[in-house]
Amino acid sequence: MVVFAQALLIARSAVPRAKHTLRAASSGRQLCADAATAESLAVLGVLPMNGAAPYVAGGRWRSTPNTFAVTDPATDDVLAQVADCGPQEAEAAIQDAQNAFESWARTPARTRSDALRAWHDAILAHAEPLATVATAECGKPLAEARAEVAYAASFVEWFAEEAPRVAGEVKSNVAQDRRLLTVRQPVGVAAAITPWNFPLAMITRKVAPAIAAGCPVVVKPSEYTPLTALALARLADGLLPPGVLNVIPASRQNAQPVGEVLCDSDVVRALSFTGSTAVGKWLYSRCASTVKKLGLELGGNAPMIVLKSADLDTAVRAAMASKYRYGGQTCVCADRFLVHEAVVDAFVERLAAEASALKLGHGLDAGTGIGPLIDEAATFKCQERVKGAVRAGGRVVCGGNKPPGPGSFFEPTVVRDVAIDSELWQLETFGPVAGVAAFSDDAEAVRLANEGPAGLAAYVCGELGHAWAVAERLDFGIVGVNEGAVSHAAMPFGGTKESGLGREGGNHGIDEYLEDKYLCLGGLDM
Ligand SMILES: NC(=O)c1ccc[n+]([C@@H]2O[C@H](COP(=O)([O-])OP(=O)(O)OC[C@H]3O[C@@H](n4cnc5c(N)ncnc54)[C@H](O)[C@@H]3O)[C@@H](O)[C@H]2O)c1
Ligand SMILES: O=CCCC(=O)O
Repeated sequence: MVVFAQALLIARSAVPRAKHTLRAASSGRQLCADAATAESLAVLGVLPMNGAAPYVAGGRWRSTPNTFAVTDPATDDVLAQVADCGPQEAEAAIQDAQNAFESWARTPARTRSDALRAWHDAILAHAEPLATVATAECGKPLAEARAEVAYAASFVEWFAEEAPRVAGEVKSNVAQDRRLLTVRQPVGVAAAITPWNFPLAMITRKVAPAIAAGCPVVVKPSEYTPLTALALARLADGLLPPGVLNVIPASRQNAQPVGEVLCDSDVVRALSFTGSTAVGKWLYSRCASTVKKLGLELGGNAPMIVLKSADLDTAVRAAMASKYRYGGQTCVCADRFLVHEAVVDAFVERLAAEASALKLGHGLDAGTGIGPLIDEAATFKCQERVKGAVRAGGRVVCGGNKPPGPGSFFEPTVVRDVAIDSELWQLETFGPVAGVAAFSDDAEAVRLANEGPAGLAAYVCGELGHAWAVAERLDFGIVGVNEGAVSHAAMPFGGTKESGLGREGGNHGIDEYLEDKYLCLGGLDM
């Protein structure tokens, strides 16, 4: 640990942030993190083992012969080399989790709750380094990363509180000579496959309810954000028994082989996935052979309807909060803006003014409103979607381009008069591009909003009674009414149609990790 921290301090360059470099012993590649990131990695104990960050299984931190690189999407610098877990490590981690299962399942709920509460406190006590590492890996502005730490911790707190409240039911008088009741028991080992866009919260939203329910977990984090995942696990060191939380980072090449092991294992009884719809569908079919419980949180393509009765200050605030959070790289971000023809000009003008005022930059730089997208492919996708929309008659009101220089940046963009059959309208863009189309009556807006396979989030802005009536007709799992920031640990998160299966958070988030066992007590002499 100390060696790495010292090595990071050897070389510095003044611009743009002080860079600390070292050569990874495992690969010989030069690693380069800015000072704040290097210090945060050191504070969090996510330090190289033989020059690469380790993985954790069975309570032991281990290295692998193979490693993969994690880059800063704003600078393209390699931040670290990380253990690249394959099928063998996945099998072993499942076994470690299984070894922990019996004891953790029998541990009193209050003890599980206390352990989660201690983890929650440790996360908050390390909020700043966690936020810094998350920003370095995924590029979101530091203020958003700080908010994500609080959001991630809120799931741990919520499920610490839920653990002792798990209760079965008793039917006391439905049969003469019998009593009927249920107990709720942990399903067994759980697996979680998580994305890069919320590298903390997408892990805690799965892991906290699993651990609360009594299920040890194997987490396969995104290849873009393994350091944040490992930091979370480090903070749980000593708080959870060995094998209860296992984190196996893997490169993109190993994602599918590891996924196959997790799906095919009959020890893994629940699999929870957040990510793209394409991968979700593949996991759904792959899990058929073991008929395990499956939670899928998949892609969105959220509509925002701005009614004629909308207050435009409220609507623009909601649009900014939803569309441009993390540069549009959230599954619930508004993509398709349906705006009443009477207010569309004013709405577009104000939205474009606010969007173009957002400063592009490194997430760790003060004043940054939008960081980089996750990679070059993401910027290319945005560029192609904008070009396609323009070919079909759309007009770019602001942005529309990748700025010159390093990093996968894309300008905050508003395109109006977007054709309904364009890709910008039909497909989730996952970038800072707002597509706007006008409508003339509410029924048409509802029909267009409900079209297509996505059913995660939708938004409606308007006078409350008016907006409510529209909200009830929207076929989505989550609807924001005059509000663009909808996520909360206390409420169920999930989608209809191809946006997924099941709900995370809220009163039912723990259900994914529990089985209801019916016990029939016979032979009563009543
Ligand atoms: N509904 C939600 O709650 C939610 C939240 C965040 C992101 N998302 C969606 O996720 C997508 C973006 O995230 P992403 O690019 O990380 O998605 P992705 O599907 O490419 O990757 C998600 C995770 O799956 C892993 N993976 C990829 N291929 C796999 C395979 N064949 N087998 C097993 N694992 C595999 C990746 O390594 C990563 O850990 C968007 O579509 C977004 O809407 C949804
Ligand atoms: O990107 C998806 C998750 C977003 C959220 O939980 O607010």
